[in-house]
Amino acid sequence: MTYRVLISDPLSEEGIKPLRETENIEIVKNPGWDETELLENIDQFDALLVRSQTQVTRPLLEKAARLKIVGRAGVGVDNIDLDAATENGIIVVNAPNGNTNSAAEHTVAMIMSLSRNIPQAFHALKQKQWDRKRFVGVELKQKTLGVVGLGRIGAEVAKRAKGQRMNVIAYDPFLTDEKAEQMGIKRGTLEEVLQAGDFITVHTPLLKETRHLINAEAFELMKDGVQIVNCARGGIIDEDALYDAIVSGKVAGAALDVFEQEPFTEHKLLTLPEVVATPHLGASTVEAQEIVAVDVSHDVIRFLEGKAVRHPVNLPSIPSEAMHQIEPYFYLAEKLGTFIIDLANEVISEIRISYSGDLSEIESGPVTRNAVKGILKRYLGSRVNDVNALYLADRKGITVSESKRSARKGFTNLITIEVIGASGSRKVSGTLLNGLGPRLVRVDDYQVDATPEGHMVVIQHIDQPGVIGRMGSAFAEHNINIATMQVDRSDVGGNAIMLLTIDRHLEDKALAEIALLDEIKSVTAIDL
Ligand SMILES: NC(=O)c1ccc[n+]([C@@H]2O[C@H](COP(=O)([O-])OP(=O)(O)OC[C@H]3O[C@@H](n4cnc5c(N)ncnc54)[C@H](O)[C@@H]3O)[C@@H](O)[C@H]2O)c1
Ligand SMILES: O=C(O)CC[C@@H](O)C(=O)O
Repeated sequence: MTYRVLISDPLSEEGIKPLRETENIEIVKNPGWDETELLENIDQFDALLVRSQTQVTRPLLEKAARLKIVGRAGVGVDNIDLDAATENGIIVVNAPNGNTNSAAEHTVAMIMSLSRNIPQAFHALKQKQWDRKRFVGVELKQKTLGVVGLGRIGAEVAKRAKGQRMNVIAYDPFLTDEKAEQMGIKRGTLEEVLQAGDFITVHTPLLKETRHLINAEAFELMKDGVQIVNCARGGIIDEDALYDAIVSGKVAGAALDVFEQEPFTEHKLLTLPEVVATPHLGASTVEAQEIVAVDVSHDVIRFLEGKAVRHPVNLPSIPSEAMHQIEPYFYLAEKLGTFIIDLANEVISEIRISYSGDLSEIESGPVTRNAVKGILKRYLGSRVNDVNALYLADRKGITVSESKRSARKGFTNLITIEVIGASGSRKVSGTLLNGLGPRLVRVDDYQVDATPEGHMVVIQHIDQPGVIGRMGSAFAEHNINIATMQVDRSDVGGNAIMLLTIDRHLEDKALAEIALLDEIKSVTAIDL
């Protein structure tokens, strides 16, 4: 199969080489489509690669019937509707590390532009004004840098500020005293950082909680003459409040690389001489663009090859070692899910998944998602995958729970899926046997041993002489070959089960005739 990949923002050509060198991938790069054309064409693509310009909206994602993955060549994903991606079973990956250094260096450049009035002085010189008094600056040494958000970039900026012999105080909900001490910086509350900073730089994501984090009240807390830098996301700083703070003299200078609305060319902030601005250049270096493009290209390739991705955004990120441990269970879990929903053959309200043995000690989330995918695809078809399985179950009012217990005896690893419907509970268990692969080992309370694949038939019957013989003859009359048969009973003469694998699908007519045989209680055909 050829996968079609749309690249709708400028990505490094060197960086997308892994895609170019992958045989079954066809690339459409920067076709220059506007929003309408993108909407018209998106359903032709399996993968979409963007930076920060393309808005990956809900309407676009809902139109993208073929899209499986969105790759963000960078950190911020605020231009992607993550909920819509998840609901439509589209995984989003990003490249969180590739442009950290570039963004940190750009931030430092912006701090120094402010401290020495470099852009303004250059602009004046270009106007043939040799003016050395107007552009007297300040040293960074011994000044305090307030950092709001000490993640990858914030930490790199803090390190560089220390190199300039600045004092650094940072606020980050996840910053510990130990980490602050280790970095030689001070940990403070947001208020303390805003009060202490001679320069304040923000490095948080743009979230509901961080939108307008730096607002008029925040400016009130700051020192007179403070200088502000935003190389993170427009919107973290309230631009109108910043304008007022500069005009009032509270803020002596502001250096902005990102803006609430981009492109940003008309805002009144640009009319102020105290403002330095760049058009979202923090990641715009040859090196950063190559790294992020390579990283996101590799993740797209991994995903299209059915492998785990390294940087999922709308799925929990699992370390590759742990993923290596659990991937072999995905197939088993999905097959058990499909088996049990066909066996139950009714609307269900609850899915209970239990893990025992080795499985009780590993990250089971992705396995659960594959089991739920196996169940739901009977209702919803191929639009269900492990990205949207839990969302779709929730939307159908089906609760999903997990339990774990170490197994002192029996199977070294066992997955049991129980579904609850109006007529009660049905359950199935499976395991992975070394060298033998997935095995179905329990149906309800009966012990069996079969490979969960192909055309299977579950027959509930009364444990009586002749039932099995009649069953065999009935299948023979319909020219259906029985490949494997497992039998178990609750007790002598009591309830019993046959689990068959047959060579072709059991048509309804044959099923109905077999179900009428003496001692037969139910016949269920399950095609895996
Ligand atoms: N200008 C650019 O071109 C450019 C380039 C790269 C990244 N960015 C942006 O920079 C920002 C930071 O990127 P990063 O890679 O460092 O991300 P990161 O996830 O490594 O760090 C973000 C930090 O913000 C912290 N945080 C979250 N909410 C907070 C709050 N209310 N107050 C204080 N801290 C809070 C988090 O705990 C985390 O440590 C992102 O918005 C990213 O999109 C911009
Ligand atoms: O792609 C870019 O140029 C910007 C990326 C940057 O804002 C990010 O969040 O990684």
